[in-house]
Amino acid sequence: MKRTSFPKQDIRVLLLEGVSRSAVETFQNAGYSQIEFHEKSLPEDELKRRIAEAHLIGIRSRTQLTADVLEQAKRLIAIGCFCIGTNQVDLASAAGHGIPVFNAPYSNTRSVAELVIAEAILLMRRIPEKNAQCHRGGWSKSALGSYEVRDKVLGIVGYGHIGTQVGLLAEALGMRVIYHDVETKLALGNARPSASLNELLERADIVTLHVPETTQTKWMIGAEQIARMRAGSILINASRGTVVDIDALAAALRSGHIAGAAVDVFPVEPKGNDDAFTSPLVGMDNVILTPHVGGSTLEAQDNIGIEVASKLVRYSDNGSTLSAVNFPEASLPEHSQSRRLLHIHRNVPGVLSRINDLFSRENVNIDGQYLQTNPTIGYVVIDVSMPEERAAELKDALATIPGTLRARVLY
Ligand SMILES: NC(=O)c1ccc[n+]([C@@H]2O[C@H](COP(=O)([O-])OP(=O)(O)OC[C@H]3O[C@@H](n4cnc5c(N)ncnc54)[C@H](O)[C@@H]3O)[C@@H](O)[C@H]2O)c1
Ligand SMILES: O=C(O)[C@H](O)COP(=O)(O)O
Repeated sequence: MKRTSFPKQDIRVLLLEGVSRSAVETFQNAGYSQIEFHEKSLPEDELKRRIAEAHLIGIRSRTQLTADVLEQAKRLIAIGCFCIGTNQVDLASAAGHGIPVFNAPYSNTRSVAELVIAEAILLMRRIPEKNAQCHRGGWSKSALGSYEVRDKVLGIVGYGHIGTQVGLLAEALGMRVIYHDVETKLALGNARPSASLNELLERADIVTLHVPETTQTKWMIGAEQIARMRAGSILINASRGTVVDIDALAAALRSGHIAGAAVDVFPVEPKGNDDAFTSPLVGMDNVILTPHVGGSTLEAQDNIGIEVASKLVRYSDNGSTLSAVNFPEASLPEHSQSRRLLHIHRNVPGVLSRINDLFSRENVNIDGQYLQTNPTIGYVVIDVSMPEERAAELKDALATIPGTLRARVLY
């Protein structure tokens, strides 16, 4: 096995929020042995203490890696979000510390889509209310308010990976699909784009939300948007809790304007399974409440564990940043004969020429050099043939170049 400048047995991996055991196995199979595993997220004070010691961290949607927390992460080389969303990480701050962030952009897509379709059918049949009545000893055998989903209009807000999967499954059930997205998207099947969000809200029998959490999507569905929805329509939110004004939704459910809802994500969620859940929607029979489990199937979690852990291992072993969400993406070859130096810098003029000047002054031949940039970060990987001590000297010299965020000898 290739030697790393920092022995693998010293690399500390901190895994939070009960990420799949497949992640642990992936690290172990790659030769990593210092793996600390926690079932829950950590309180901020403890998170700061633990992250200060960690080289790699794995989280899900609950752990907030703010600029303040990242300030403590002096040894951290990469972050893995074992989920799709990365809004819980201050991506700019991570990049500013030279830390790439990886996620699993598709591994739980299908799980969310299946849940949404199931909820659409159950809500159109008023099953949540009937289920609750039966549990209380009631019996209300009636077709009133119950409909097939066939031929109904499904409005998808955010026609990305999940939105398109939901659309395809819905069409297989005979639904008519319309969507709204800020980007121009290829319409799959017979789906049709809506002229605007308002038009979608006014036409759809069921509205389902699949946007990321951004400043534009925060509270995008409030009282005004809900009022535009058809009387007796249904709202499903399995995106992020901040997308919907939950008090406005509760009021519309109470008034009967919205006939039913399914909500998987909340503006404030419990830290772990032992903490209490509260919401204005609690106690409403026409609402399906789920504890942020849209992506929580064993298949999805298993795949996510392997996918994200593999990305962290690849970066740690080889320097590859392919599919990083906040970093220039470099897919790097193996170089068995060379040493590999990494230089992460602010993308300002003159850094690459200073790096090359340094190698030229030191009379060092470069076996391979890879440069990738994004608007803020430059990432240079340099393969050279030389003894370990010499590589360490060059790394120290690289670190003095103005604009440097981080310089490392990878192996
Ligand atoms: N409930 C869960 O367990 C669960 C699981 C997975 C993902 N999610 C959430 O679902 C979100 C969507 O996932 P995805 O994989 O489909 O993401 P994606 O990036 O593939 O798709 C998001 C789509 O939303 C669009 N969009 C962005 N801003 C918009 C706006 N203001 N108005 C309309 N459209 C907008 C984008 O252009 C994109 O097409 C994730 O960001 C995550 O927050 C939740
Ligand atoms: O972003 C995601 O993939 C979902 O919100 C799931 O997050 P989780 O891993 O915390 O369940």
